[in-house]
Amino acid sequence: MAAERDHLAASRSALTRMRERTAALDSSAAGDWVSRMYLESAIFARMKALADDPTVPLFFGRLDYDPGHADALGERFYIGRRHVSDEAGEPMVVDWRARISLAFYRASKAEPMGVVLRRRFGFQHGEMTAYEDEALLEGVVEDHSEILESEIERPRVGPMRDIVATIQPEQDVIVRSDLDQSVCVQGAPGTGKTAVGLHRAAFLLYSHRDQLSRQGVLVVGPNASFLRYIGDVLPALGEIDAQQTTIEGLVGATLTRLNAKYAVRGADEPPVATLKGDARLAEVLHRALWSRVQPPTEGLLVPRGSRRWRLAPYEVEEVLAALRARGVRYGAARGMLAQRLAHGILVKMEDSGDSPDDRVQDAVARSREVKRYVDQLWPPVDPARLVLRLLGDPDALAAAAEGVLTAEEQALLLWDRPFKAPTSARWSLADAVLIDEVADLVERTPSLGHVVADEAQDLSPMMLRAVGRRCSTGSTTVLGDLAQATTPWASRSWEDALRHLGKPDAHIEQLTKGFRVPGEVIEYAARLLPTIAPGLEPPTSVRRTRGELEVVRVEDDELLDRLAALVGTAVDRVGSVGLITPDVLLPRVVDALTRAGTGHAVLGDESADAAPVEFQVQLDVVPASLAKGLEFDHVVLLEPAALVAGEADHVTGLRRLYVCLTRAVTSLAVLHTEDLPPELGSP
Ligand SMILES: Nc1ncnc2c1ncn2[C@@H]1O[C@H](COP(=O)(O)OP(=O)(O)OP(=O)(O)O)[C@@H](O)[C@H]1O
Repeated sequence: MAAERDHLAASRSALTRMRERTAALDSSAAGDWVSRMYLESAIFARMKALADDPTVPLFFGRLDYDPGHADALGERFYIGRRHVSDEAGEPMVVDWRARISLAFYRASKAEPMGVVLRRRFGFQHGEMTAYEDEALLEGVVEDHSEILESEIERPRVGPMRDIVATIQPEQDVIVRSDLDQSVCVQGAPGTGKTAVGLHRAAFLLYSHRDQLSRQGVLVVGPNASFLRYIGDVLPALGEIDAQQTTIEGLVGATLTRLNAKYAVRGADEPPVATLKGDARLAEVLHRALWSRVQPPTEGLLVPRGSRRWRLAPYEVEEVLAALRARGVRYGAARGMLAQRLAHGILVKMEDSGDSPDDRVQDAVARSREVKRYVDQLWPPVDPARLVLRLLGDPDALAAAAEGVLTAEEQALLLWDRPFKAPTSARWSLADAVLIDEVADLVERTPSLGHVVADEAQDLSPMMLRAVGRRCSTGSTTVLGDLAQATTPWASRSWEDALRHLGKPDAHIEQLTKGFRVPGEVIEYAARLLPTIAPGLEPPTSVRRTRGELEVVRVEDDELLDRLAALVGTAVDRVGSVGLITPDVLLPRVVDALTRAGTGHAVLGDESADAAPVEFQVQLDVVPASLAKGLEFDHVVLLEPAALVAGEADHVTGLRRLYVCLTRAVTSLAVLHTEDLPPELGSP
């Protein structure tokens, strides 16, 4: 232990020296201003990457390789969150993502991967307190690791943490799958899907640093509170370049790019939103856009000097057909049309004995006549205006939707009162997704290198297409649980979802070991599975504790007092507390807590969400609609019946209930006055 502590201290000093060396770099050595700025920002980024957080141990594992091992002859490696080398450049700690670290996660009795010894270190408050050894070549592999167990059992406080020290083999396979592979992970609550997705992003950023820092990596999550909850994981792993956003953020940015005044301000009724999310809308939009290209009614006439040159309608028709056949975007083809027409005129000139050069073609292409003609035949399109017209004009919609949508469906899509301009329209999220689709038909959406889509079961086919566009030439990690689908437009199968994403060949992996929810609680929640997701396997728990489950029925007039009492007991314990309430009851709950003087933050309330960690209170009041993806040591869940009734239909209500029942790490108390949904059975 003393030797290992020494190595830890020496690694820490080595890291300090690495930082000092970086700080001493002199940017004035750069030849010009641009190089100096570039160098300064590189030094700044490197300093940030070398920052040392004394509460986070520099390494958590050690591998001793067999003297006969080809890659690492008898070498010893310490595995940590980042690479540290001594002054001679010898590694003191290797990054967990390096190839040589693979065996730490994967080596087994059956396949020791040349590892003689695997050692795991235990830490408390940054101090090394324990280690565990496995002698793999001798076939000594521990079934049970105290260090892993204490990591899994630790109380959850504050935002989500990384799991680099304890990534499990089946998770590691997903984390380290190659950049060109798209992967879809189906897993029950708490099986580590989010953790795995974030670690995969970190792994890819490490192994394809150049490519991905150019192309970008994006994480799409369900809402802003969730993004704040997971927001520290990648930076803690040294990755600050990945963007994190929601689907609203993604398509909202498209709206703003088109016009700063376009914004999502409205909402649709569920049946309307569901229809707007249907993949058939893609066909309707495609038709609506391309119907804007008009066949010429008259030819093109271009005066030049004393002569006038003419392209006949049939000749223009040929140019249009050739452009359509090229399969390029609407906007790109429009850009080419002027040149093609000018070329046609040029050929005419040549035929009549002239010898015009390229400059003449350019001049013709830029002439007023050609511009006006192009605008008529192939008009510029504002994607928002096009959608405005479809949703406001029955004839326009009928023309584009004929044979694709029924008359009833078309009627459902139309606004009751059409908006006059896209700036004043009350666009809904689903509308913004449609506009995003058209924007891509007009001009290709740039693809990022990799996109992680979390809680992807909740995305509509059109939303999946929007995400898919962002990784059309890259790859994706799709994470979700069909049993936790709570939107009316949610996916029913991963095959369908992947098709809409444009990644039909993605691997579908399943995670089944639950790291969050203890046995007693997960079994209670799993009673809902036969109704909400009949095909899915029931989740299991690897937690040592069975957990605590309490279901309490009270009279109406006692509800708030009992609630205050339950919450009071929970906040006296170690760990975070989440009070999950049906959205409709939120004001009453907040009021009761305020009157009782119980400190709390309300999730979804911007100011509370934004509070720095040290000011965050232990108790979060969570509207059921925002509970997805979060976890708390102690959960108090209020009035399941109202929670179920708050959703569009009973099954969706039960799925929401399933989400809320599976947030607890230690204890779950269910408090109700109304009958529980019969699917839960008796306590
Ligand atoms: N290998 C692991 N070692 C330690 N903790 C883990 C491991 N895998 C997951 N966890 C922990 O389990 C908890 C649940 O993980 P996560 O939130 O990623 O699950 P999820 O599958 O996304 O859940 P949900 O479906 O409810 O969103 C987290 O606290 C996470 O840190």
